[in-house]
Amino acid sequence: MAERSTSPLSTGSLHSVVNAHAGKELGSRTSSASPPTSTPPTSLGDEASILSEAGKMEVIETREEVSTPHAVPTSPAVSQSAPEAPDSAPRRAIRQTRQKVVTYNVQILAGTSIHTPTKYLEKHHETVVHGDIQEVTRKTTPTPPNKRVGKRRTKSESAELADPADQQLATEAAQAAQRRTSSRLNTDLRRVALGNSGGVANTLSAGKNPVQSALKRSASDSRLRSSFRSRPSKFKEDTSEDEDEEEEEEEEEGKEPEYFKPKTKQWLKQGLYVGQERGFDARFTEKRNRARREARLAKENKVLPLPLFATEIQLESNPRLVFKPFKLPFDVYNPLPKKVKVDGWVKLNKNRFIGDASALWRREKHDDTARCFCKPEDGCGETCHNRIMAYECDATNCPLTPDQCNNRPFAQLKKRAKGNGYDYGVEVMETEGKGYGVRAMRCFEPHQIIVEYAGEIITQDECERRMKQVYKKDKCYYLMSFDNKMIIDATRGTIARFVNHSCEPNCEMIKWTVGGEPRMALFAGSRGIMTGEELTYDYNFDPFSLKNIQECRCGTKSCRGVLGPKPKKPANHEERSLPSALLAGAKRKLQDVFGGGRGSESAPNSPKKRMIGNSAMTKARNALAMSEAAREKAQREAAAHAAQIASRENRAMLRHKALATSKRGRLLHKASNAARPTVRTSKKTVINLKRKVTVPKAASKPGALKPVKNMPSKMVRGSKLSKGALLMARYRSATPEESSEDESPNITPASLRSANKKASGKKNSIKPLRLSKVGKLGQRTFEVSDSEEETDSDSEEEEIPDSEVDGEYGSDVTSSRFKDKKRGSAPAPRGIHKTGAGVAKNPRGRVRNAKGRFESKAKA
Ligand SMILES: C[S@@+](CC[C@H](N)C(=O)[O-])C[C@H]1O[C@@H](n2cnc3c(N)ncnc32)[C@H](O)[C@@H]1O
Repeated sequence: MAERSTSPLSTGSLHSVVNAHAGKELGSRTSSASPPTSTPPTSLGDEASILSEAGKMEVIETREEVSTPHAVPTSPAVSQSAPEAPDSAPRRAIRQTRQKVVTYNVQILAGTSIHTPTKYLEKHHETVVHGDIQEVTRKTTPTPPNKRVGKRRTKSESAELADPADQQLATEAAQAAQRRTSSRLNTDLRRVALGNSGGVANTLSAGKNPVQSALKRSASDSRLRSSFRSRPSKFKEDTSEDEDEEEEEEEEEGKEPEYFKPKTKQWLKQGLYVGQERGFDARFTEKRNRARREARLAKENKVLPLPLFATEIQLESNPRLVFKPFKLPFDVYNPLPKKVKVDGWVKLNKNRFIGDASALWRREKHDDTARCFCKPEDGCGETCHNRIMAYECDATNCPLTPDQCNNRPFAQLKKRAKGNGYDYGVEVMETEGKGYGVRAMRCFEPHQIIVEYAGEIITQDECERRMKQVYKKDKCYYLMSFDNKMIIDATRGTIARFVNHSCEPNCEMIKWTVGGEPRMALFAGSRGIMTGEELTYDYNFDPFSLKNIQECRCGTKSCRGVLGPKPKKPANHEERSLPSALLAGAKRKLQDVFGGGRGSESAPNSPKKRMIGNSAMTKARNALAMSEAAREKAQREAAAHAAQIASRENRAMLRHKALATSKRGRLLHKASNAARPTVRTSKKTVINLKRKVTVPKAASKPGALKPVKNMPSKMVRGSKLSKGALLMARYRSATPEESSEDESPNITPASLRSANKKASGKKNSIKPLRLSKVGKLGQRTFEVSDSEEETDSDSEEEEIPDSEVDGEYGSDVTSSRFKDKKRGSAPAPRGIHKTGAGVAKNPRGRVRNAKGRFESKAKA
């Protein structure tokens, strides 16, 4: 029977001394495979070494007691079983050497010895020490000079060799060791080994994986360690962490630490919505959102929470669950496709001034320091002077504390970069046709900082040199003009260099001044960003030369086709629509008022200027001013237009009114039952022409107009009515002939005029179009009124002689006038009358009779 002495912490089985014990219990033990309580060899190396040692072993010490996980192998039985070494020094020496051995067969521990690919085992074999146990012991562990194990062994050997029973035992032990090859045995070994390796019960209760713990402790070999590191790419966090770890690794190389430290587990708290704040609502201003956020705790509507927060509320409502927030591990729940690794990308986390750039910056730096005077309740919101000027607040230029101030985006970014991958929030992806791109791994609020565009800051000369010499064969450029005379070359730079162009971008690249230094960063656009979205901004690309022009593959509706500069607004003012010119003017004025406009020192297209133009406050003011100006203008335009139309229509109406007294007119009017005409003058301006006709019921006067009710539609449809005619078709004469006579003398405007002159001195007038408000903005109703009470309200209206518009004249006068009147001057619609005495249709060979009617010459 062979047993190995064990220690709960011992992983150094290589140094296990296998002793034969000739105790009285020996007889009761079988020589078969080791009992379940025995401590097995815990590595292939152990087995191998046992086997290799088996034939040579002369002294075998057998312990009576088998150690338990918590037992320290200092049982009295052991000391009893070694009478040859009464002093405890040799035993202590053995324990110490055991503890120093760290190589372990992790595959067996992990229960994968059977299924482990041979390749791995072979690889692992290289890390396991083989051969003579003593040799190995000597090689791997420096034996303390005062602990002379070899000597002691020799001593015991000489003692044991003399005993044939011991020899027999040794032989049996060797045989037993040879038989230990079954998988069952391995399982047992594993269990015991795990039990020994640090208290399984404790580990489990702490929520740790025992196998992992065992692996951690045993994986001291550098090769094994490196395999661990390279394996789980999901463990990788953000860049800063990676770098820290690299540094740690370097340190480790030097001092060879005992255990491998795995990376910290990352947790995803909110799934796809990570980064969204509960109190945030994109429709509101930042200030209002902040206020809502603060008020949220005090007063919250829990009846219908967003699905996203329903769980949170449930958890909160159950006091037992309050301290158990809902979490998912990052590497279990990663909603995005695999992130890619970019070869040859030299990362820089900060800007680095190259060559003369630094001096140039200092020289060029004007006295452009900004300062804000915000109060805590403002929180450096949209009205903060620093913010408007794209300066980051800090202790030197802002009276608020960091907690109170909301204008420290770069500080916020720095803080976020220390968190896990989701906090950092961006990663490289592969795109279709555009090479690499960057996508969001979390949500970003509108105008929230996303990532800094950092790299090497170079002068223009240096840029030209690099373009000609270094990047002449490149297809991708990472150069960004960011100050008058400086360029950021992010060929070595942050992840922002991979952000692609889009003609309808969701982000903006904006230059800020932070601590007196210029810095560029990508900010979310006004829509905000959702998890998984590709980040883009408008490059406003300057291709330098024609051969550098590239096709744009952004795939948006408004794609410009090439990576080129933004199209300029039409220079010719005449080409621009009036409202757009007006808006541009208003914008310019506001920019002048708030600075950064035409008179500002910054370059015309500098991001700073763009930022000012885009700042929320400016936007709001611009929008307000623009909308007001546009509204006023639209109103003026509409009024003018309407007046014009009304004037035209009024005149036409008056002309036709006269005609309407004719027979044809009456016929036409009978056929007219059309709806009230509506003239659209502009998108938002509707002019309703309405004729108010006052017709005395008792005695309708000749020439007075009244709406026609039963005009057959086919007459209108089938005939070629002019617009004016169509309008006029609604009116018919209210002459007495209407009922009694079918035919009436032709009345022309001229005849009306002259008739009117002779009429009584009564001054009648058909009022021209009257402007009246209808209520809706931009919509006016224009009424044509005949009533005397109504006054002429449109001064622009062309003055119409009273005589023309008089609708109340006597039929006798009219008829008499017509008799004298020259025919053929009425602008009546032609070709619409089948019968009657139309001027144009005056049939040849017909003459008027005394009543003014046509009849054949013969008849006359
Ligand atoms: C700053 S890099 C962006 C990262 C780049 N896609 C990469 O793989 O490294 C700019 C280059 O990306 C490519 N690119 C960016 N946006 C593009 C787009 N909308 N269409 C086509 N190519 C684009 C162009 O080749 C451009 O020169």
